[in-house]
Amino acid sequence: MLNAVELRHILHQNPELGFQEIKTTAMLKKYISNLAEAYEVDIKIHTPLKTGLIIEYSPLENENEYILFRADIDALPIKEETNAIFKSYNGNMHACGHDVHMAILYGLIDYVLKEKIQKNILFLFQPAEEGGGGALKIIESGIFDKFNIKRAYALHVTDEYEKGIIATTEGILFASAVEIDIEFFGKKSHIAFPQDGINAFNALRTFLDNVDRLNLNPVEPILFGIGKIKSGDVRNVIPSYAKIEGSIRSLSLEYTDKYIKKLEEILKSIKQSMGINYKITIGSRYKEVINNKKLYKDFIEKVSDDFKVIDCGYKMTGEDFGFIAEKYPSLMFWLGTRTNKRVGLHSPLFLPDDNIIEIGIKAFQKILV
Ligand SMILES: CC(=O)N[C@@H](CCC[C@H](N)C(=O)O)C(=O)O
Repeated sequence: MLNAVELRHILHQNPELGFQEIKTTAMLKKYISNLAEAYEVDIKIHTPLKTGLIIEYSPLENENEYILFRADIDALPIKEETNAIFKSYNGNMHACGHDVHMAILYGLIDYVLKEKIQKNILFLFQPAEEGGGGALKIIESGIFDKFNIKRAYALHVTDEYEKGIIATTEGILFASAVEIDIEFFGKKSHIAFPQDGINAFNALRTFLDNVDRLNLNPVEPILFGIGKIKSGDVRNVIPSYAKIEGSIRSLSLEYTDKYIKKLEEILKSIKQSMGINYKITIGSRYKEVINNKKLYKDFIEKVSDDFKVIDCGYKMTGEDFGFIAEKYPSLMFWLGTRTNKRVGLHSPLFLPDDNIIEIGIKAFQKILV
């Protein structure tokens, strides 16, 4: 039987991108089946999608209420720069701590099966949190409709807080996050004869200047973050193509949609004045994560004796757990991992200590008390 730390090392070394978590799914299946066999406990494993899995543990046959715990399982296309002995060499990285989330959930399963906890529980190992909205795909598969899920929980590690601190809030914890690509199509020309071309990069620049000048309500937070810009091929050719890849964060999808309309107005006017064409592509649309009032209160009561708890308010990070929180009363919390200098989530240096796993398992165990 593998312990949670050993599993974390294997998972960390073999990170896979969203909806490609084939090996990850196979490993989780194998090691969780081993636990069930060793403790002689019945579990059912559901695989409604090609990747990810749901472990059904139903010791109470006469009661149909379930608690759901969720961990995300996908990695990011980031080249790891840590010195870990279990470092990834495949060009992807668990730079958002999903290896730790999986190990914590595995550790919780180990505890539940070993102690034969008398509660019906679903453990969801969910694909594609970083993009693609795996949570929504799981919901749409209809698998949850077979169960009477009464409450759902998830955690996310972060080095924003010191190791062992729990940070959460009542209401909105994570922002809504909408992936947006904007492409500009112009016309190439010699760099010395710009009048013969339509400069797509200039259109992009003008667009961003106008976005900065938008007159928005200052009390309604909105963030248009751009992580990638592409334009031009040759030093002395006017670029005919430019692309922005970004993510829009706000406290509600409705507000983000209104903001996108404003972006479209800007694009239309640039099209008219500069003669470019444009295309907007919307990728995943994550709903904001809203913590249930009652679950929040219960959770604080349960963990306060053993953990330092901070009310952190909302963050502009996105999480597709928001879809689960929309369907069931839910509670998500941050688990601090910082021991030294903060490097931040999605950094090639993000590497929480192994012993955060034990702390995370304990936090989840408290929910089951
Ligand atoms: C916790 C965290 O870092 N979540 C990601 C979620 C990604 C959402 C989507 N890919 C987007 O960028 O809109 C985040 O970036 O906040």
